[in-house]
Amino acid sequence: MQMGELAADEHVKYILSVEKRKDSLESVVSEHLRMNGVYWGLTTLDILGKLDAVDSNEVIQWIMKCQHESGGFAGNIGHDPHILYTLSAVQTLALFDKLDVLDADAVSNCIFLFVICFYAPNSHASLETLSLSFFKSDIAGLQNEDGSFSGDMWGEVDTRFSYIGISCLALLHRLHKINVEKAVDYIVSCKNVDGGFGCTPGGESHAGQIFCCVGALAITGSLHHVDKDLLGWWLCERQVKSGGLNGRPEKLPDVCYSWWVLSSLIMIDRVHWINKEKLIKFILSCQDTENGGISDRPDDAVDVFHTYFGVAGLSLLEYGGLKAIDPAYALPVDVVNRVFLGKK
Ligand SMILES: COc1ccc(S(=O)(=O)N2Cc3cc(C#N)ccc3N(Cc3cncn3C)C[C@H]2Cc2ccccc2)cc1
Ligand SMILES: [Zn+2]
Repeated sequence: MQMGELAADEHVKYILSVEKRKDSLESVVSEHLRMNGVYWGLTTLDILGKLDAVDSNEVIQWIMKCQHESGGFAGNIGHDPHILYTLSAVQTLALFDKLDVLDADAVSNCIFLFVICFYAPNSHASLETLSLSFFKSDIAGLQNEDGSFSGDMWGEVDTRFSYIGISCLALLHRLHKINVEKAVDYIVSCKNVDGGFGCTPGGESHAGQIFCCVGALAITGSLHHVDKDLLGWWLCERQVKSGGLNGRPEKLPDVCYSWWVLSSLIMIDRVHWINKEKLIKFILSCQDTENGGISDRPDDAVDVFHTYFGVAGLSLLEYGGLKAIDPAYALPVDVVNRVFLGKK
């Protein structure tokens, strides 16, 4: 296998082996993250054209066992539901064209439960209590005053939850349940003078938060709020000598920023401001061409997360033989078309 090409077959074998391995440290580390790991692994397989290598019914049955009575999904069977795992579950079901197994209202209702944590973050109200109070309240009235979303996992408002909530509701055709204008206003309130976005108003610009804010603005048709030249400049400055992208000035490059930075550049039509060939070479240099998998940097340990964001980054860079991926939904374009256009 040449260093200069994608070891696609090895990466497929690696993903399938992680799915099957139960006792390794990695699967223990990712036990509570398993719902995310399933989304990262299966989307990688789909981009490589090998989603049929897994038993879809087995995966779907496992996903539904992770659904909580509140409607949200947990990271694994018996764990607590969180908005992050709910998005991964919805995205994975979309891969298999199985969103119809969901009660979309129950799932989208649960997303608002994380909104009310912001009202009483120290209430220690269990999700069950919140869900009871929720069903007595008007859904639209539950969104935070400032339009923001909050997450039980972090207990505070964060633009990550704006993206997770908006993308999940959009995939469920339930965006009309929230005050989109207020949600957009909150995201715009997190825009910095450097054109970037942070976790909260005044928070430092970071590539991960920029992806979440630009993605949420793209989904809601609100990209006119972005100063594309100013943000494009901050983003293209993330490319370092090696061709890799970092998340903030002076930081080391990392393959997962090939997604956070690149998808943002594509959404604001400034991707031509970076050297695509050098970035492709950087991602390919982070592969384990022997055993499969991609790491954050050359010669580091591979993992499912960086394998996904490396392959997804190559897809955004139009590397040959890969399915196109949607930069805002982080799902293959044919999957997004099927969800929104009903196209088979
Ligand atoms: C190995 O130490 C870790 C550290 C943190 C985490 S985590 O909090 O669950 N998480 C997901 C994640 C999964 C894997 C894998 N397999 C590896 C890393 C990684 N990071 C850490 C990371 C990636 N690039 C640099 N850094 C430091 C991101 C983080 C946050 C995140 C969650 C969901 C979606 C996007 C981002 C997991 C493992
Ligand atoms: Zn990383």
